[in-house]
Amino acid sequence: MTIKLGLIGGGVMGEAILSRLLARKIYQVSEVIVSEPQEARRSFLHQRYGVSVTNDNGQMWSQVRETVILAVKPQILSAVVEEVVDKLPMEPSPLMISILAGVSLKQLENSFPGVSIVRAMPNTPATVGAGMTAICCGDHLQPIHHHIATTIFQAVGEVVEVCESLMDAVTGLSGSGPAYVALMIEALADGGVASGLPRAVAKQLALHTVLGTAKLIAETNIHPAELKDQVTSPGGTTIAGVRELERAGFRSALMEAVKAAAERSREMGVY
Ligand SMILES: NC(=O)C1=CN([C@@H]2O[C@H](COP(=O)(O)OP(=O)(O)OC[C@H]3O[C@@H](n4cnc5c(N)ncnc54)[C@H](O)[C@@H]3O)[C@@H](O)[C@H]2O)C=CC1
Ligand SMILES: O=C(O)[C@@H]1CCC=N1
Repeated sequence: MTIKLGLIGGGVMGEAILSRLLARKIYQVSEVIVSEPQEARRSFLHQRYGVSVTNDNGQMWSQVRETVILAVKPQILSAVVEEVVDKLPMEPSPLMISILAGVSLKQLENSFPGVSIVRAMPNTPATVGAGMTAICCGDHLQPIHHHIATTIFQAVGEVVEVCESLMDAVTGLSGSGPAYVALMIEALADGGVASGLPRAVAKQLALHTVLGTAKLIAETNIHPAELKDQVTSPGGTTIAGVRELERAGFRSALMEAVKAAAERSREMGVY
């Protein structure tokens, strides 16, 4: 069968996207090949998902007929380019989707001359189909390429299209955001334990408070400030907690975290 999808880098994000694309039957197992240098990862991905695997990016590139997803660390980009450069351009060239933080469309287009490119920033909730992905499109993209990229990321969650100048901010917010939320869940659970709750109960309460609040805001479209007002009774418990968060600079810390991550994304593009 024709190989339609090639994945360069079968790590955390590569596997997250791969698993959902197969589960949603966007691609058949026999249509996918993963290129990954770690033997242990190759055999894991082959056994778990049944996909073909290789450690040769050049060989993979020459087999793929539709889409290549680039999911290596940004620092590995130049090594990958060296491995595939003499296979470029293939006619018709497969679409390349890069999920590399910080690496611009211009850098990618210079690295892969003649290849149609989409730059995307997904996040780890993609693993469970609850991802948030922003995409931006390179020059010379055809409608079919746009359709392919949208279909791929809709299979792992929601998709928004932005202009490229916003991709670093996207990376700082939704790309890196799962880590901030995970820290918050952990800290809430710790607070529960400090207040006397058993660890397992504290974790369950923390997790479902975050999950439920996000669901409530998403489904009712209520402004977060209005929800906060609904929870805070005059002279009650919640305003005592909110006051402490404000004293510790909670909201400012989150804003600065997003800005610092966005700035780091910007830096990573310059090398
Ligand atoms: N982890 C996250 O939350 C997110 C990561 N990203 C981006 O996704 C990319 C991958 O990140 P992760 O999956 O977290 O990293 P990872 O380290 O889990 O996966 C990268 C994989 O690439 C493989 N690899 C190394 N050299 C290679 C080569 N020459 N050819 C093919 N594969 C090679 C590694 O063995 C590894 O399995 C990064 O560029 C990152 O910026 C984007 C959004 C979210
Ligand atoms: O930390 C990183 O560089 C990657 C990009 C977005 C999430 N993780």
